[in-house]
Amino acid sequence: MKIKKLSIVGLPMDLGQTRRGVDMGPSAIRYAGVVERLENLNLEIDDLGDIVVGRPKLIENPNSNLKNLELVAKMNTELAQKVDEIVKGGSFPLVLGGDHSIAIGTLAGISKHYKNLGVIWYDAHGDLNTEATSPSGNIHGMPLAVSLGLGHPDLTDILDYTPKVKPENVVIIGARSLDEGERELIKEKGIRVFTMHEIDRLGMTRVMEEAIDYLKGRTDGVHLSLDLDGLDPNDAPGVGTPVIGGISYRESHLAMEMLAESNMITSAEFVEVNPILDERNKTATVAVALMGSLFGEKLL
Ligand SMILES: NC(=[NH2+])NCCC[C@H](N)C(=O)O
Ligand SMILES: [Mn+2]
Ligand SMILES: [Mn+2]
Repeated sequence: MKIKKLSIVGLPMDLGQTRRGVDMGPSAIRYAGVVERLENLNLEIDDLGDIVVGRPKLIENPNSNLKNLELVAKMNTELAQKVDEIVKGGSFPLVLGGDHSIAIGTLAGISKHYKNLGVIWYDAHGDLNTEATSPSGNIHGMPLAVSLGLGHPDLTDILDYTPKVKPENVVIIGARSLDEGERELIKEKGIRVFTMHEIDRLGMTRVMEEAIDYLKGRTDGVHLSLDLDGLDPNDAPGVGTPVIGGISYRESHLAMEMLAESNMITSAEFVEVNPILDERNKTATVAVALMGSLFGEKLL
């Protein structure tokens, strides 16, 4: 798809995990100049601003291992409706997080417009936990499982359909921290994963060629869900769950450039930017630079 019009929406929500601050991600990304950067690429940019997030209940449901379930489900429903409208209006949705639990809403809003939506999950983690396997109860560790139809119905059934994504249409890139239940799920469902091992061994060029090739034949649209913790914490320190040994800034640019050349990306989100944990807005600046490459920026 040749992208002409792009609509930006932020979901400033930090309730899918326990480190405060990632709710300021959309502001930090705007401050790092996202609109100006993308306008320079001759794209028509419509910044719709942020969805307003309510206050969580002070007392949690003691019978549930899901933190802030009610409000996370509500906010994701609002995001899904917004993203659905954007797609209906013929615009490319670019969603700014917020912690990664917001992918639940993004995918709910997008996937109903496709028969076989592909997903590239660029992340140190699999985010494939359910309440049964989660070591933390943090919903940001669950959005990919939820989108596959696994998890609490308040999350899986947003916009009244499930699953949003088929396991064979998912590619995970950059994984280096997986919980036991996630490993089992990956094997059981045959999810395509390029761990750091494959990136080191084959190089990012080959990994992206294979990922693009794999999705090209089987999907009619591809969503990029980019968790900044997929990058190495040296390059992206402002994230709540950093894992050393990650994808470099340069490899990430290459990956974005190859996705731009493929013309296959139909929606995107950038999540987990936490300005409180960041160094002089470095991580938001990296996110904006990667968006530049994803949307076709070239040096010459
Ligand atoms: N989107 C993220 N950063 N996810 C981190 C998840 C960490 C861990 N696997 C958990 O489920 O709690
Ligand atoms: Mn992650
Ligand atoms: Mn994630």
